[in-house]
Amino acid sequence: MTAPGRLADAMNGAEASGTGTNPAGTNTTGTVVSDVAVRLDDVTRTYGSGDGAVTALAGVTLEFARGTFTAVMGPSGSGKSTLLQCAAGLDRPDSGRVVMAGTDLTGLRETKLTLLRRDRIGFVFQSFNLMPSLTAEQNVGLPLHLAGRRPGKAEIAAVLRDVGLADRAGHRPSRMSGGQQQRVAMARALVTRPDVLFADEPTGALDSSTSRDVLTMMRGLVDQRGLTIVMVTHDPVAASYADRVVFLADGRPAGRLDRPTAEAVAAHMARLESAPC
Ligand SMILES: Nc1ncnc2c1ncn2[C@@H]1O[C@H](COP(=O)(O)OP(=O)(O)OP(=O)(O)O)[C@@H](O)[C@H]1O
Repeated sequence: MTAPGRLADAMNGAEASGTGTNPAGTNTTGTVVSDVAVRLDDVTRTYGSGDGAVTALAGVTLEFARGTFTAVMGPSGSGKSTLLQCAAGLDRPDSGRVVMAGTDLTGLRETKLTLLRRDRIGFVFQSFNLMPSLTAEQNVGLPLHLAGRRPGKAEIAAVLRDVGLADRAGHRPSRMSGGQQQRVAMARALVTRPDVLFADEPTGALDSSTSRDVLTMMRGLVDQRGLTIVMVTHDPVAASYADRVVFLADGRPAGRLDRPTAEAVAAHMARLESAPC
């Protein structure tokens, strides 16, 4: 494979070597020493067993730096959603480790993992999954209610302001556009002030102009608020809003682009999609 201009093959080097004996983000005593928000260390995940087994992740080592925006791309079935779910503690790898801010998620019992997901991880999907009978403000307050807290008006107003919806607090989803509903979903994911926002195809259901607005907002959350975002997308234009793109093919790292342009992302994707299996 010929590397395009800024394709960094670091993923085939140290960063994706799979050695993982002293992962970045921890020292030998396990203390956090770097700015790594999430690290995957030789992660494997297989669905099913026997002849029907599908290896979705086949030994992925990757790290996501704090305060950065990463897009994850790859052909259909390459393992992107599985990667996101394992990184967010929604799914457990069969082997390898997922370390978030010094905490090894793979070693956590279910109760602790649930608390960590609730307090430190935000997740948004292509479908907005809002409660139709609740206003924007009430939808955003839900995670705080679930955590046994009474949401403060100012707290909710601040996060709605962060996503550009200060004037829609009292609106129900049916009175909002798709882009506005996705912003509410993001505000709901951000209200607990998570370390990382994981987004699986967040603009997949939006038209291109609305997508651009949402992506610009996400970019602003990284640049102005220091949020860490990891986003799966099929769209090279969406990926170009990220600081870097990591590519997967057949459950393995398949290259990386820093400061991506939509054209370079599309060209790399075309190479992956035409590569023999
Ligand atoms: N729950 C499951 N049971 C069985 N196989 C699964 C399951 N989830 C995913 N897979 C398989 O694992 C592989 C990776 O799936 P995954 O959804 O992570 O890929 P993806 O890159 O996100 O795909 P797409 O771009 O089509 O959404 C695929 O072959 C898929 O069919």
